[in-house]
Amino acid sequence: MKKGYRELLDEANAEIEVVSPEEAAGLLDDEDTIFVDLRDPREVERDGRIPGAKHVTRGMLEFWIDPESPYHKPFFASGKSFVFFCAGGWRSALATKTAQDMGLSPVKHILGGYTAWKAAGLPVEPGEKKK
Ligand SMILES: O=S(=O)([O-])[S-]
Repeated sequence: MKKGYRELLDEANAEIEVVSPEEAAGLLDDEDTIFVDLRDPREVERDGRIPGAKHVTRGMLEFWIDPESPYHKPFFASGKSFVFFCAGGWRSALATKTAQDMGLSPVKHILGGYTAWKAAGLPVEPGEKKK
């Protein structure tokens, strides 16, 4: 392996901002902060979600961020702050690094992800079943 996941994570974590679940929770009601959930739809359905978080599959992330892309989502051009999370903090570390490299700012991610958020007793709601 030329570069393994550990190295990718170390490189990302050296360059991105990380917040604890508790710190992130303090931003939940902030109108200028958008929470971005990078988990797969089935994880959201099964495990629930952080209220108000936008769900963005990691596979579409770059295409939703870039205004030049046909898949661009305007909330990524809102000028707001972003808090990324996944289940455990790995996917969100890589995604935060990518988003930051693309110029999305400010963006940070939650240490330990949704698992740590839930374990800390922070607000969750049931995941919606896709119709
Ligand atoms: O990417 S992960 O930390 O949710 S396994």
